[in-house]
Amino acid sequence: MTQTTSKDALVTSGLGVTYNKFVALADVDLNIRENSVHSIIGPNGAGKTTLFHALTGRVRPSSGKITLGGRDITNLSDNERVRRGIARSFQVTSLFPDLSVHENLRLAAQGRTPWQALAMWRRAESNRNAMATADEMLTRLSLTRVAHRAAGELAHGQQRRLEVGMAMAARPRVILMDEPTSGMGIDDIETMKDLIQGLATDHTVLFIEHNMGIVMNISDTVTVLRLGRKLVEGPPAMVRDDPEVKKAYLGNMITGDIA
Ligand SMILES: Nc1ncnc2c1ncn2[C@@H]1O[C@H](COP(=O)(O)OP(=O)(O)OP(=O)(O)O)[C@@H](O)[C@H]1O
Repeated sequence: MTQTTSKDALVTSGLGVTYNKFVALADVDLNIRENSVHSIIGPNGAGKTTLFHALTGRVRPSSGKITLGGRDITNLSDNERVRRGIARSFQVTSLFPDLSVHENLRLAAQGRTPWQALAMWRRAESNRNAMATADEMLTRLSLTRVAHRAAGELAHGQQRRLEVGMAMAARPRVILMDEPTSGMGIDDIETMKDLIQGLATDHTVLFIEHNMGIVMNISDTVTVLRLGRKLVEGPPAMVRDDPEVKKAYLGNMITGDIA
């Protein structure tokens, strides 16, 4: 069983998920430390996405417990978990493509989806806090130059940063990111890497990533899943050199530099 400490943001103990009779996740104990960058890696089908679904409330665990800041959230709905401080950075679908970057961030800062917030446009206009948050976000996201461009017109890397910003704007305790650098060119990857590292000042970051260079470079802790179970967990250097991990990846992918 996992022991919760006051420095743990998110804890799972004995977490399991089955799809019909198929065991996609089994007996997973995790301690995600407050203000850490924690990555989840593993070969295809290891259960990474399923773990995220269980943490966000999209799928119901078949066993185990999840706590956020020491409070049991296992049976809470996805909306309630968002309210308690779990944010997931969604793919472009969470953006409102016709609104500007600044407007997207402002609406996210009000804790609403763009569609909901549009109904409250007048109030949104007068919400100084949301404006200030959006301004601050633009700098952190390196999006100041495109603040007034429509979100739908942004380049891929810029849109991915905006998605992260949408998650950050509601000031969540924990941010979950699913392959934040997928499909990016090298310059955008560097910017995203800096952004993720910077997030840990105010948030706890949990991310799934296939790019081992990034995982090894910016993670405080790496958890390796295989066949739905935790295989190894520890600091990047330890995980990279672990013989079980090398075997799981057939020696192919663990090549990233350690920061
Ligand atoms: N809705 C579902 N119904 C049945 N089986 C599922 C379902 N979703 C996922 N699975 C199975 O559960 C296992 C874990 O899948 P999951 O998507 O969590 O893995 P993953 O580590 O995210 O993989 P990848 O890196 O390929 O995205 C896989 O064998 C997958 O086929």
